[in-house]
Amino acid sequence: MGITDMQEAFYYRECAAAHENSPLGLHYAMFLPTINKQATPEQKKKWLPLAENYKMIGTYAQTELGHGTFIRGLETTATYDPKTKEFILDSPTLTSKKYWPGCLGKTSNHCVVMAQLYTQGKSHGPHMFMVQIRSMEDHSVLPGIEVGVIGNKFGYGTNDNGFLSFDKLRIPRENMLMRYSQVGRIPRENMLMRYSQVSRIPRENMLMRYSQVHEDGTYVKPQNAKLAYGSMVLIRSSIVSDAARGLAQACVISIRYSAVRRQTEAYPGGEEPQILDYQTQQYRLFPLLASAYSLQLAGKYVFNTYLEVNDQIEKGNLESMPELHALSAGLKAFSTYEASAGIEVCRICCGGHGYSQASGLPKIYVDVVPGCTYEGENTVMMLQTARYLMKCYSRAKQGQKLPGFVQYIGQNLNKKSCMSEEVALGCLVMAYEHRAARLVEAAAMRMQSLIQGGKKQHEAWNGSSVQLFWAAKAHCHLFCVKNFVDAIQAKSLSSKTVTVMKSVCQLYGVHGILENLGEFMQDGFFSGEQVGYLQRKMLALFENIRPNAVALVDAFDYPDMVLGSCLGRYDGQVYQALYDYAKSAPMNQTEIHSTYYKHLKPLINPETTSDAMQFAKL
Ligand SMILES: CCCCCCCCCC/C=C\CCCCCCCC(=O)SCCNC(=O)CCNC(=O)[C@H](O)C(C)(C)COP(=O)(O)OP(=O)(O)OC[C@H]1O[C@@H](n2cnc3c(N)ncnc32)[C@H](O)[C@@H]1OP(=O)(O)O
Ligand SMILES: Cc1cc2nc3c(=O)[nH]c(=O)nc-3n(C[C@H](O)[C@H](O)[C@H](O)COP(=O)(O)OP(=O)(O)OC[C@H]3O[C@@H](n4cnc5c(N)ncnc54)[C@H](O)[C@@H]3O)c2cc1C
Repeated sequence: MGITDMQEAFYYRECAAAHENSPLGLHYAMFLPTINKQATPEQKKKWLPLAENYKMIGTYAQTELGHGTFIRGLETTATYDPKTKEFILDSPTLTSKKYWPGCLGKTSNHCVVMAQLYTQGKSHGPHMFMVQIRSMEDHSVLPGIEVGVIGNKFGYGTNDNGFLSFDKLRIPRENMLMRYSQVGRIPRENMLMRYSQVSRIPRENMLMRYSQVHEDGTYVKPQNAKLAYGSMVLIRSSIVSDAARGLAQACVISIRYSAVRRQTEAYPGGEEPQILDYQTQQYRLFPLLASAYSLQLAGKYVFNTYLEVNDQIEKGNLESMPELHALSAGLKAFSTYEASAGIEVCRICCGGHGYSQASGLPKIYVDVVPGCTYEGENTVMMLQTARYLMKCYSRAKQGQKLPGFVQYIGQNLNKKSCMSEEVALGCLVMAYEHRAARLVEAAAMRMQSLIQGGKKQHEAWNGSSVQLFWAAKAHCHLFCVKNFVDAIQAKSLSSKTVTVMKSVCQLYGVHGILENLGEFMQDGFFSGEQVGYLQRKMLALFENIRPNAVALVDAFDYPDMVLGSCLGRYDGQVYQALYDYAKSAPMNQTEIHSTYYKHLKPLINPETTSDAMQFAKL
């Protein structure tokens, strides 16, 4: 392709083969970025040219049969042998076999493996190792390795997710990715090269970060053990836009189709209206359209934040790591939950044709929904965000100033909504801030009361985790609403565009309140009258958005080739496309299917069935 920017290359591949889930997907999405972010300059110099030119094709092998979420519980071991200056990789138990990594079963010849590092008889936790698993000559599996595919899945059919295990496989010491932690002496030139790369960090950071070691395998601790989790943070920050893309494409298909499809006479003898004119169809689809816009903006924000914070991390400043982790983990969960549920609603809104692969919707769904699981199971990710919110809450209670987006935490909750008939954007943001602040405080109070009642920290955590989940979800929802409002208010859009986009933004906020009314009304923040304002505003916004609905999905500018849908075609020729799709079905290539002779004919015309068939019946 010749495209150097990885995100652009990702978008190009998404256009060239949308939702095909390339067997090289993990090579691009995780293998290359892990070398880029976790390897030393020396290791990058050796591996990157090979990997970028497909002389190494790899994946990211972390999850095991017995562990995916709990990385510190992974069982694969990498034990340092100072005599030979090698690591011995081993899968000591059945549950330690790597299981799920994409492109592992048949495609990859290398992988970066997350294994528990042991040196001098001590465990130092999960670290990454570069491992060759197949011959570069004939792709045969190398000795000491077992690898294969895991079999059929819910979707992802074009990705050979695989299993992998090691039987005391020896790899050179240089194969541990040592940018942030090392075993065995660091060559002087590496120190200088790294110094030149991070020349602006103070000397003491260099010592703290790159202190010398002995060749006997003494371990050098990283500045922060979670630096090894960096590739996951990158992908989580990318998944938000990926989820938004899937939801936007589903909205394009279902709203265009709803403008073409006519069904049921509006009154006796009247013409059949476009189904997009049914208020219930608008109620299901227009908030999803608004959500697609909101998640696209959120995806841009979180990825740009990732790039900025990662820049700081590479200069040795890890200050913003916790905030980036909380933001990327929470938004990854929130966006994939919202997009998966939304794509399914779009499919259902297309009736029977939505259930056909011809609609393009099932393919989008099975491509987006695993995002609720991979790169951090969503509930676990929300609880990681909640962990950060609890820390912010206690800092706020101690009078400390909170960073950027969490300043709403700890605010005075003894107030009422300013909501009026107009439903101002500012009142919407205030409502979401109040809800999130209240749920954060409720979760913190719950934990405090359990601890005061004698529960241990981990018992209080588990005993509060539903409320912690609610608080994290409300935090992410607030982020998306506020980010959308800020974009509308900051954008120098033309007055017509602002008017339309303001309605879309308002609908996102209003619908979110009405769908979670209990959380907004529990403390009397909203009066019943104000809820009435919101309900009337939502219905008015449907009418307001209806004339621009098709233009709003056209604006996503996805070509028919990417949508892969008979229902969402730009030219609206749905029925001809469906008929052509049916005619091209492989089973229609012969008038009578071969199974007729074997299975039907003996039933229908037993007397004329050939002797062989009679014999077959015996
Ligand atoms: C520029 C390049 C562009 C490239 C573009 C590519 C485009 C890609 C598009 C993406 C779309 C589709 C492709 C998808 C392909 C991916 C396929 C799937 C791949 C995988 O699934 S890989 C495996 C993923 N597995 C996981 O995510 C496991 C999840 N589990 C964890 O992360 C951890 O176990 C944990 C749940 C976070 C718990 O970790 P741990 O037990 O170690 O930590 P504690 O809970 O005890 O917390 C301690 C402390 O550490 C903080 N912390 C935890 N994680 C991080 C982190 N990542 N960063 C910073 N800080 C972290 C935590 O907050 C605690 O801090 P505290 O003590 O509270 O101060
Ligand atoms: C399509 C697909 C592609 C994948 N690709 C890769 C890949 O390329 N490389 C790779 O290494 N892995 C990959 N994975 C694996 C993926 O990363 C894991 O499945 C994911 O991290 C979840 O871990 P798990 O399967 O162990 O689920 P579990 O953690 O066992 O989750 C099961 C349930 O337990 C709950 N749970 C677990 N821990 C907690 C907790 N602490 N608190 C509350 N509830 C909890 C979860 O919420 C969930 O409901 C892929 C998975 C899929 C589906």
